[in-house]
Amino acid sequence: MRVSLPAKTATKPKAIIGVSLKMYFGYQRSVDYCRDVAGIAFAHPAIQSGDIELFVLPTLPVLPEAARILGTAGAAAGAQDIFWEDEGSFTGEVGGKTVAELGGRYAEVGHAERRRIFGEDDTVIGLKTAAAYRNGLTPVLCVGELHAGSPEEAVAQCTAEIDAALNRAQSLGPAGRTIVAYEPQWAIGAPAPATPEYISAVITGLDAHLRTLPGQADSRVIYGGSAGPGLITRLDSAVAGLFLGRFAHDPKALKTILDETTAWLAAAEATV
Ligand SMILES: O=C[C@H](O)COP(=O)(O)O
Repeated sequence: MRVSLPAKTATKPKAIIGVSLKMYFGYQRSVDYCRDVAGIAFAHPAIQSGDIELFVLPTLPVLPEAARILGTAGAAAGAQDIFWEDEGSFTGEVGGKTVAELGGRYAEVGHAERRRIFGEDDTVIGLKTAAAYRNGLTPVLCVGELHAGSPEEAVAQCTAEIDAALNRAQSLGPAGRTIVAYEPQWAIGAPAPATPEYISAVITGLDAHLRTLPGQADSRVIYGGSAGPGLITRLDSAVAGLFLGRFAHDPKALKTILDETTAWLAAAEATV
């Protein structure tokens, strides 16, 4: 049966919901997950209107299939990491050029696990951010403090990480839209996220900083770190959305989050 997608508007998304599957699922389970998510996205008015931008970052071998499945439903896929060069003598690495060829639209860079386990520093993350821009991929630039402290301390740490990545990237070529994923490292893999007050305070600071940077007018900040159903409706409108991990492994939970995001957007519009 041939189906027609509802026409998408050209408006900017009002919220962003991303999911990283990390290395939790194998090939078939990842494909099945993307099929379930595509079914939800296809039927979801806020995805079809373009109000919510939805992407999934599966384990890399799944990317071409994920891009195809999600792309037919108004969502998209991307990579959890890219190398900083596009091609050459770099055994085992995958460049942004290949990710784009495979249908990827996003490249996550600088996740806390890449920083901690693989020793990636601000220089590497800046180079990878540049590689994302160069290949037409939207970088999902992860930043976040190691230990819980005050929101002011978190803002200082994260703005330094944002500046280091973007300054390095912009020294190498034109920048583009960036999705900053604010993920306090202490809240990743935890039983619960940071408090809504803490998240809202830090992201308000990061968003204000992003507004001062050249070429970042369309860039937004989303929250990750044990995020799941019940969180977004408690966040300030400076937060642009969520970067989900374990608590979106059940597609039904993701649908709940999309419904909550729709209600959250409507409530924000009603107060304007
Ligand atoms: O990439 C996603 C984040 O690291 C969050 O993961 P988590 O929600 O499982 O803590």
